[in-house]
Amino acid sequence: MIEVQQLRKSFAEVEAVRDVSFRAEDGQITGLLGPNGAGKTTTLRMLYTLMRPDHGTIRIDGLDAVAEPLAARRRLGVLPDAHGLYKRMTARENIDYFARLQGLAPEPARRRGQQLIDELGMTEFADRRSEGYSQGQRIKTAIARALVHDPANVLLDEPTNGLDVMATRALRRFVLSLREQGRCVLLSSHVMQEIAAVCDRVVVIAAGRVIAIDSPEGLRERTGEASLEDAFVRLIGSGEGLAA
Ligand SMILES: Nc1ncnc2c1ncn2[C@@H]1O[C@H](COP(=O)(O)OP(=O)(O)OP(=O)(O)O)[C@@H](O)[C@H]1O
Repeated sequence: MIEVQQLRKSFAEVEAVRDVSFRAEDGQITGLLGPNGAGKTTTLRMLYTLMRPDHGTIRIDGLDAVAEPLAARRRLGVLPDAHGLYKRMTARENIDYFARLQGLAPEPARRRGQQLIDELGMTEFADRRSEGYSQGQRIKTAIARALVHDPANVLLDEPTNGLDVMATRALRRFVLSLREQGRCVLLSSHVMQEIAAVCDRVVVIAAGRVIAIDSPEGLRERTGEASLEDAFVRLIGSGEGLAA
């Protein structure tokens, strides 16, 4: 479970995150939805301890992520916004390398790598060097790498960015399977369909502030709009920065 209270972060004069509080439960998919520049990536970076908040608290399964970043990180699987792979390694080697970094012994690392390669449908390319991978193949490898230590909490920053329809659908099924396994999944997107397709709860964020937290249906009802897209535009007061 992830609990965030009154997060704030500025870069010089840019107030990227002004006031963000929410809770993401286990066995649920929580969406962080907001237009470009809303502060989603900055929020996630603070959650996975890459950045220190100027103010506020972050608890990962009750652990204070600011005071105990290493312990918090062990409970997190992260697909960051830039998912660099080691180009000279195959997908299997990339996954195995991360497994070893996470402290898995060789045989469990190998088994876990094979399991993720099967679950994510990576067999066809898993033993090719990752240089030249398609966007979909890169994302799958990065997700496998993020999940290698079987984390209870999973953060996905714009996971379907650049994926085609088939790859998007496969990824959605995979994200739903993470929920079935009881994990806490937090995913960010500026694409409403993405959020509507998988999320149980939506945290709407604009200009660094949370402006609504509800289920997709709740947001539609609350704004009296038929589609989540219209509800979103009504909530943030503009359609700027959104993608359909
Ligand atoms: N390292 C940084 N230095 C300076 N400004 C930054 C930095 N990181 C983010 N910002 C600024 O903070 C604001 C929020 O950015 P952030 O990347 O968190 O938004 P986002 O919601 O993830 O947007 P997008 O959907 O475009 O990825 C933007 O104005 C951005 O330019």
